[in-house]
Amino acid sequence: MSSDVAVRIDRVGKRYGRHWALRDCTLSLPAGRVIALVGANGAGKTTLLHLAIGLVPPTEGTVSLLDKPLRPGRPQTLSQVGFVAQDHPLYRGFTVAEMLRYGRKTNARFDQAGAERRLLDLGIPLKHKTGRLSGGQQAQVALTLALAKQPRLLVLDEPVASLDPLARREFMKTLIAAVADTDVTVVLSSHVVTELERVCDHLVLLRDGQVRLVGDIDDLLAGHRVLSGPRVDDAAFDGLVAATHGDRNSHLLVRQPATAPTHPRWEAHPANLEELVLAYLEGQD
Ligand SMILES: Nc1ncnc2c1ncn2[C@@H]1O[C@H](COP(=O)(O)OP(=O)(O)OP(=O)(O)O)[C@@H](O)[C@H]1O
Repeated sequence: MSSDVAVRIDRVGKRYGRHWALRDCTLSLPAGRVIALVGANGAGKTTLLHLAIGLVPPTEGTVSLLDKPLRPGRPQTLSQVGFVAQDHPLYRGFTVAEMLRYGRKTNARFDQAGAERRLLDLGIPLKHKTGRLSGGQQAQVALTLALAKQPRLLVLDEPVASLDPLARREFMKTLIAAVADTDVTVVLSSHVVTELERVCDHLVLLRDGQVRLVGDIDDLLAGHRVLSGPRVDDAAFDGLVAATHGDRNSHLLVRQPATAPTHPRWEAHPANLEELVLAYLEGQD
């Protein structure tokens, strides 16, 4: 029986030289979900993704992937993982058809027909060299190759960072269509929170190499409020996550139930994902 956890990360730290890229990280990535991994530049997102699929070993702690403790070189587990790296590396001298052939040779369960159909739908010619494709098309080819492996876990490291808004939307549309009604677990790191909101149902937020917020997005949104009212420079109370101030007004993002001082001119409204993420990226706790 497969477990309800795709990746279990237990007290993991990763150090490069004297610098800890990730520290004291304990986290379960639930199976069958679409998980957003967010954090500022250098927060540790790529490091966490690489650790989760065994591309780099942890300095301390343990990782288990699809119910198996991760040790370097476990091909039977990695064959169940699709990975799209940040810069969509493809063999630029290869045609798209040659990339597919290579994928088929190196993966037993490679869905060649499905990959060809997807590329045809996207209008990406198989005979073109990948190095001549637009950035958006290269991202689509990289995603198609990863999906063709029919992975149980699909990991995408900032797949849309270098794409224009239209190409971003197309990429996300392909992704949503491909994973709808499947039980594949998807982990997607991105800076573009608006794109994540449509696709993801679970959130992991990193700040300074540590997990600061994790949970189902609906629960996290229900557990927070934004309070808006006259400017207060010295807001400090239990449950305050972050405060932003205009000339005359302040907006406070608070955890529920908050012990915020009541004020007749304060209004509470539900937080959206962008407000939540920004507050925790800025916050001190
Ligand atoms: N191979 C490496 N050698 C040395 N330091 C590294 C290495 N990889 C990452 N780091 C450092 O670890 C920290 C986390 O890096 P990481 O790439 O995981 O962050 P990130 O959240 O993915 O950043 P970005 O959004 O900019 O891609 C950074 O300070 C980075 O400089």
